[in-house]
Amino acid sequence: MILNRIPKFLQNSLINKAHLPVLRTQKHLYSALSTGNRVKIVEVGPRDGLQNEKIKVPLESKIELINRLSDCGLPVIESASFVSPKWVPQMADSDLVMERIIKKPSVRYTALVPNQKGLHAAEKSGVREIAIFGAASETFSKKNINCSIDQSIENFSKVVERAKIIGMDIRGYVSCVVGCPYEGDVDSDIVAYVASRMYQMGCYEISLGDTIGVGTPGKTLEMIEKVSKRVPIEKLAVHFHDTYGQAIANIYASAGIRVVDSSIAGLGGCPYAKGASGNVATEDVVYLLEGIGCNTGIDMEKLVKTGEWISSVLGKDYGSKAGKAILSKLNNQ
Ligand SMILES: CC(C)(COP(=O)([O-])OP(=O)([O-])OC[C@H]1O[C@@H](n2cnc3c(N)ncnc32)[C@H](O)[C@@H]1OP(=O)([O-])[O-])[C@@H](O)C(=O)NCCC(=O)NCCSC(=O)C[C@@](C)(O)CC(=O)[O-]
Repeated sequence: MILNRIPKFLQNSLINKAHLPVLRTQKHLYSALSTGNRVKIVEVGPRDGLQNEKIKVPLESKIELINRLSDCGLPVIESASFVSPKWVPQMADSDLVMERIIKKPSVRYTALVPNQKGLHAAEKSGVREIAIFGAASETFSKKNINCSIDQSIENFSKVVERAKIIGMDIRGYVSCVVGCPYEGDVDSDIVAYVASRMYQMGCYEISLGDTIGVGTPGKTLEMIEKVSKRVPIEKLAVHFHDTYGQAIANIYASAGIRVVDSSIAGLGGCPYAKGASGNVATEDVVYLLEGIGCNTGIDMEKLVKTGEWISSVLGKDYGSKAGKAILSKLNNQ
């Protein structure tokens, strides 16, 4: 009988059978990625995708990438990062990127901000929405932003306080939500704690990052279940790296979530998470979502052409499976 109340796509999935006990207690989780829902994609390619590139990406290419992504119909594009250029040199021209991109009124152009200095620089460059970024692992927090989890929360609350005064919207990231490159498995209670602190301080959305891509559908679902007890599920987003090829499965398993982060052509990686591969490719996510009847509002043809183009700029193979397949069809028409 319980099965009848679960959407069809979950009824037939392994996730559903393996996790019925979880799903039974979390009715709101099943509404997930079900037919007819609109799912928002947050494109993180220009920031998460490029930040780890060893060779300096030309400013003009960064700008062209963001402008092309805007034309694809993506509603949110994380475009820049106002972090220390000593820590992440690739993002050092973020002010110029933000100043020179063509801003469409329908698109939100966001930027990472770690501290007051970054907030000030973002404000000067006309940024209207920022993202703070913490972690559920002490060691990762120290390696990535040079402070403990509690210190980071204290620092972020000052950034958020000031950002609210100047009318900015604020998103929060929690990294290492299932695993840490230094500490191994991560306790979901800590993820829930960091996420809830960010939500309480005024972040309108919390993105849960599987920074090193070690999550599997079962672990992901259990983590979301824990976090959603402290932060409303409609305020959560998922952010998967695809190191173990599980990202699409994890998104499919992220029952109840309506916001998915992804990166064009699967670019990406965190400089402080060695061995982590790129983010899940936006093209693959759009293919999944549209395939199960979710509306993304994204122009797939423009998207795959953008994915192929940026891959060639970076001298890489095109990293989206769906993108490659669609492109080869287009080329054979
Ligand atoms: C947080 C800090 C700044 C602390 O770094 P620190 O060294 O502790 O800071 P500090 O205050 O001692 O400053 C050191 C120097 O940096 C400068 N500085 C300080 N702040 C800024 C700033 N905002 N903009 C420009 N410059 C800055 C500051 O002025 C000083 O310069 P100096 O006096 O030596 O010439 C540093 O650790 C940092 O920048 N970390 C960022 C690391 C990063 O960007 N990681 C990747 C993003 S997170 C990620 O990818 C994960 C995510 C979000 O995608 C989700 C997921 O996948 O899990």
